[in-house]
Amino acid sequence: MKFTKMHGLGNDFIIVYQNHTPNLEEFSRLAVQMCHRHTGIGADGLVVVYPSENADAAMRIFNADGSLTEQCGNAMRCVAKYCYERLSALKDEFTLETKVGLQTVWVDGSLGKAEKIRVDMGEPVLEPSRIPVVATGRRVINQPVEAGGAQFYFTGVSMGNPHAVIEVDDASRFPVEKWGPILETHRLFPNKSNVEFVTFHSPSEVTMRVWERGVGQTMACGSGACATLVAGVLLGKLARRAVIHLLGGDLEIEWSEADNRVYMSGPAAFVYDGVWLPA
Ligand SMILES: N[C@@H](CCC[C@H](N)C(=O)O)C(=O)O
Repeated sequence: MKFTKMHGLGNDFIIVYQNHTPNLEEFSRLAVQMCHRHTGIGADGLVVVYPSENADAAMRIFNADGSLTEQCGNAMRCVAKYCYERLSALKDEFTLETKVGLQTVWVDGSLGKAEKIRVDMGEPVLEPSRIPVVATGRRVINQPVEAGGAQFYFTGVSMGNPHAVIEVDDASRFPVEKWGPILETHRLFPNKSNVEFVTFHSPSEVTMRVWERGVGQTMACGSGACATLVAGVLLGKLARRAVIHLLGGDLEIEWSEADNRVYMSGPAAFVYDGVWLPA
């Protein structure tokens, strides 16, 4: 099986192209094997790209633990670059069919290379039952959560996938590996949660580290950056457009007042092509 290794700000993926609809159970098993950092290729996720009847291409994303996720911003940018440069799409605007519906991407390219990719990440979902978060009320803003003998305050946002955004004193030094797994699987999050630890610097700048559901700590999370911007606006700490500093680099995120949709802009990169030999 041919594959391509790509990354979006260090959030790395194995991309496989199939000319037919994939068997999701088979890809879930493959994700565990291929993403393993010691006995496989090593990646945060496996992405299968295939033809779509309603869009320029379809894609499904599996976390390294084999779970199928609804949304992945960094994988969207990688697939956009892959389609633009490898599937001869070479259009500067096209649509991708994902688990959460059709998403539009715009490619800023030169000499046939996609340099910057903007993705319509959709409207944020804030109702607790739709994130999902166990909570009463219309929204979950700065709600307490007790975990491992400590108390945190989180804002719940779904970007298609669930996020809990927690403000901390210094995200760059925060022990993500300690608290991430405890919060990911907390009983308040029935589908588990991605957890973002953030420090706001100004209305247009924030540092974010992330513990991803089904993966662990990663160098970047596109949907997490979108959730952080939305949480920052709801908390009165961010303007509707900000730069999110991640371990792997920066993303520009905008929550449009005009259409309530969140737009993410950033890079994607090829690493290498290979062939997977099944055991
Ligand atoms: N890295 C991603 C999100 C991947 C999915 C996530 N782990 C989940 O299970 O929801 C991104 O860039 O958005």
